[in-house]
Order: sequence, then structure tokens, then C-alpha cells
Amino acid sequence: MLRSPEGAGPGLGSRLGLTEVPALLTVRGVEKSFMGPDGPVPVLRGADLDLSRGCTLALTGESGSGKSTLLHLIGGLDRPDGGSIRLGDTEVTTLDDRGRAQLRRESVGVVFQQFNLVPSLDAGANIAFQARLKGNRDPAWEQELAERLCLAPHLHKYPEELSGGQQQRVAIARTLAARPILVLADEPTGNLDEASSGAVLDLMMQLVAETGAALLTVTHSEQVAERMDTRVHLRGGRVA
Ligand SMILES: Nc1ncnc2c1ncn2[C@@H]1O[C@H](COP(=O)(O)OP(=O)(O)OP(=O)(O)O)[C@@H](O)[C@H]1O
Repeated sequence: MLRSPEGAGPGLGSRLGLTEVPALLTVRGVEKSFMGPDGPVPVLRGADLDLSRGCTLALTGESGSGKSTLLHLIGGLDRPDGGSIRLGDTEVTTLDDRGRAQLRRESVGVVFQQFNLVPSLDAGANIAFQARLKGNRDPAWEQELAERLCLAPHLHKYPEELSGGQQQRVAIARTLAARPILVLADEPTGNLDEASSGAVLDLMMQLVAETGAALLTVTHSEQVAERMDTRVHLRGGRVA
């Protein structure tokens, strides 16, 4: 599996320029259909994208254009019907269930739209959850994340006792605590008002940059898309 980005340094992409940074993620000709009442319905018809280490990318497109589908395929949560997804030296599309589980545990962190927190664990244990699975817990880093994401007073609360914004920040902290090399975020600030969304996004981008990871975020927000190094727009199952 891929090595931890720890020590890669902040702003690697910006400092070196996109073309000089080694490719982390290469997506080529990815196809995916879902079964409808009248047969398979194509959603992705040959999607391509590239993301370099330390860089950020916004994935945009109309509702139903396949953004979440592509994010799930990249994160090994589902398998494409065709095409190639390379993450570092790993061809994600040929991994079996075990390999994809290992990829999700060790290399990729996903911030889901619905947070997916563990209801029976308090915020502190949720933040530690992914790193515990990966075997790279770092309590000082967890504490720093909690403080910088304004979660320190809430660490003993359970998800149902947290506001939507607090749950979202716990989900971000949980992902970053495990130091993934690639952070995938599905509308990470979609449930927040504009001001909070901007602040959380700033912090998330800063924290991702500090760990040297790359960030790919699905978004409907122009403001969010503008902040990323590159933007990929899906239309008709391909990159427009
Ligand atoms: N598991 C599934 N089974 C059947 N159809 C699916 C499945 N997942 C997604 N789809 C369909 O694939 C299409 C693309 O869905 P997807 O969620 O990727 O779009 P999106 O661009 O992320 O949309 P939104 O911006 O509304 O979240 C939609 O028509 C959706 O109904």
C-alpha cells in the first residue's frame, strides 16, 4: 500500500507547480452503469482525471451527473465496469474485496455527506476510529485536530448530541486523524451555511495541506470549486 504522506510538507503542489509533482491519482476511461427497469443505465462513459500529490481538485456537475459514483469508485467503495484508476502504484480496479478494504483503511479517507459517524461512540472515539483501524493512532494529532476544529469541549458527546456542523467536523477530524494520502470529500460543507462552510473548508484545506495529502472534493458550490487547484466538470458521463 501507499506510504503515509507524513513529512511531505504543506502546499507541495502549489510550491512545485502541478506538472512537476508526481501523479498520485490517474483515472482513465472509467465506465459505470446501474441497472434500471429497462436494463443498464450508463452513468460514467469514460471519465478521466489526474490529481497530483499535495494538490486539490473540485469535481463538479449537475445533480445525477455521476460525481458521487466516481468518488466511490476512486475510494474503492464500488467497482467500475471498465477503465483504469491508479492510486500511486496500485490499480484500484483490479483489487478484490480485501484489497479494496485495505485501500480504504490505509490510503484513502472519505468524508461522507451524511458523516457516517458510529452512533455508539463518543466524538473522541469517533475521531480515533479510522486511525485505530489503520494502526497509526497519534493522540497528540487527534487533540490538535479537535482543538482546531473547535471540538475539544464536545469530545465526550455522542453523535446524536452534536449539531450537524459539529458532526461534520468530527467526520473531517476522523478522516484526517488517520493521515490518508488521498482525502475524498462528498459535499463536505454542504450542510453548513455559507459563512461556516467557508471557515470549515479553509481549515480542512489547511489541515489536508499540512499532512501532504491530496484532496478531491465533490461540490455544487462555485465558491468551493474556485478554491481548488483544478476543477473537473462531469457532463454526459465524461469530463466536459
Ligand atoms: N447504487 C445505485 N443504484 C442505481 N442507480 C444509482 C446508484 N447510485 C447512483 N445511481 C444513479 O446514478 C446517477 C448518478 O448518481 P450520483 O449520485 O453519482 O450523482 P451526483 O452527480 O453525485 O448527484 P448529486 O449532485 O445529486 O449528489 C443517478 O441517476 C443515480 O440515480
